[in-house]
Amino acid sequence: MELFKIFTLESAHFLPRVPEGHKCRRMHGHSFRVEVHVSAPVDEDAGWVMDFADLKRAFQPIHDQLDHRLLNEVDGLENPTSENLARWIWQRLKPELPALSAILIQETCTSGCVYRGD
Ligand SMILES: Nc1nc2c(c(=O)[nH]1)N=C([C@H](O)[C@H](O)COP(=O)(O)OP(=O)(O)OP(=O)(O)O)CN2
Ligand SMILES: [Zn+2]
Repeated sequence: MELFKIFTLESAHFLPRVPEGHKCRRMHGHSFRVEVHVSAPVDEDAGWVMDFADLKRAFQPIHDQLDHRLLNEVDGLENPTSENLARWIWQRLKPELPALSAILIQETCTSGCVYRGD
């Protein structure tokens, strides 16, 4: 069974490696939508894979590091594309959440990425 919880990050960023004149070279902000997915069997006693509250607890330190921040200033996010953000979150969450199966980042209503580990 796959379980997910959705989080929102209000964060600013700019993309330093896009060509001169590209709109994303300018600092701008997004309400990033982050989906954290875990995949594990349903515990038949509890009737759930895990408590959604435990997912929230695991994500909290990530939220604290990224919410209302300029992502470029965060260690390891100097080039904060959706792809790099997904991998950054995965690397920090996987040790806390071994059942982690996917990180989905939605930057705008129409753009995003899904990372399922390497
Ligand atoms: N592969 C990637 N491409 C782009 C990324 C990214 O992280 N990975 N990021 C951006 C920008 O941050 C931009 O804010 C979002 O891009 P875009 O979808 O082009 O935004 P729009 O709202 O302008 O989209 P429209 O559908 O054209 O209105 C750019 N590319
Ligand atoms: Zn952007």
